[in-house]
Amino acid sequence: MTLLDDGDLAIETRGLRKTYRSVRGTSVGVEGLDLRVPVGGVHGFLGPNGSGKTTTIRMLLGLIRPDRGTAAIFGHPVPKHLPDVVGRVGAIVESPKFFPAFSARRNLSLLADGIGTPRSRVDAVIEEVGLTGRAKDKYRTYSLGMKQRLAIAATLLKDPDLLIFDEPTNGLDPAGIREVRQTMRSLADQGKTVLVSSHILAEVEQIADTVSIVARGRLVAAGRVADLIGEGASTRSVRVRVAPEDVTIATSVLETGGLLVRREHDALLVDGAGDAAQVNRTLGERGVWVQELTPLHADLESVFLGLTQHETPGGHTHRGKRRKRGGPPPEPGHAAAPAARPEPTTEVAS
Ligand SMILES: Nc1ncnc2c1ncn2[C@@H]1O[C@H](COP(=O)(O)OP(=O)(O)OP(=O)(O)O)[C@@H](O)[C@H]1O
Repeated sequence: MTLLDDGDLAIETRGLRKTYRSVRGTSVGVEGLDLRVPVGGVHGFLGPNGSGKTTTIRMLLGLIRPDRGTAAIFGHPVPKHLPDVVGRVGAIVESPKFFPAFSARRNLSLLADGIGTPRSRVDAVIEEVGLTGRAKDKYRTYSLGMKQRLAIAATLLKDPDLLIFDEPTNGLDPAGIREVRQTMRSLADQGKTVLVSSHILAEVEQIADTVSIVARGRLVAAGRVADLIGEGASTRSVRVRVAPEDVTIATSVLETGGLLVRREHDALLVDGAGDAAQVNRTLGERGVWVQELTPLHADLESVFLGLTQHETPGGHTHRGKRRKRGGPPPEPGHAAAPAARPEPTTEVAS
């Protein structure tokens, strides 16, 4: 697993820990989290519900205090030196409030006045989020995606270098998700750093340059998306179909050849194969003829599911495939071999 250790960091946390105490006892929000977000690009902060993403973001923004550990934004320790860096940070943690009867332009003008930003900036940020054509319409006439883009525009008023969005596509329809996603990507393309948290991998996978995956308040993997998927490619799986009467012998032949074989309905899933040809050859040499052979490409969702699916609170499992291999969860920063994903699944239930 490639850890993000090169270059400047927009965000760095070390051993960050936060517990919540209530009458029902103590619950752990974040447990020794080491997070490294490089400067520039979209960084996906991924994990199932309750894995500590919001808690981490709230600590970074000085909204709650960690019990232990350190955090820094652009090298400034926070919360102690947050005032030194807060002008470079824009965040949406909860849905901001806008006046329903006012236009985007009027709402943002009021906000600009409040934070001492020149009103001349308002049209620029409206343009940046693609709302120019609707800037004079009342806020209440906007779609959810437009409302969220206006929220993003509000964070841009002070032209921050770092944008932190906590589940920004929650509750949006597919069109709204696409709009917000494109807006985040274009901000990163302008040189900003975007940290976006999500429990829905598919929303982030397409636009993220790098990701950190958390489970139960801990980092379980981090790296460039291409590297995470690339590592999966070396351990890809192959789906094999043989005649029903050959299933037992095929399983035995492949296992003897050192491959991991699982039944999937009427097919066999073979893990650890270098390529499909190896599987074909191994079976053919023993006189077992393959009816179908499909290489299954690892993707980020497979990595994500493999790392987090035993980690959701309350013993819930994710929709999608179960983790295929036994053994202990991976060490922080080291991805387990991803399971292959034959069909798309998008949302990680919790
Ligand atoms: N104010 C609070 N009081 C008590 N426990 C809390 C509080 N806030 C969060 N927690 C607990 O801390 C853990 C982490 O929650 P957090 O909201 O940070 O996770 P998350 O990854 O952001 O989840 P989600 O995707 O649902 O927002 C959960 O077990 C949650 O129940």
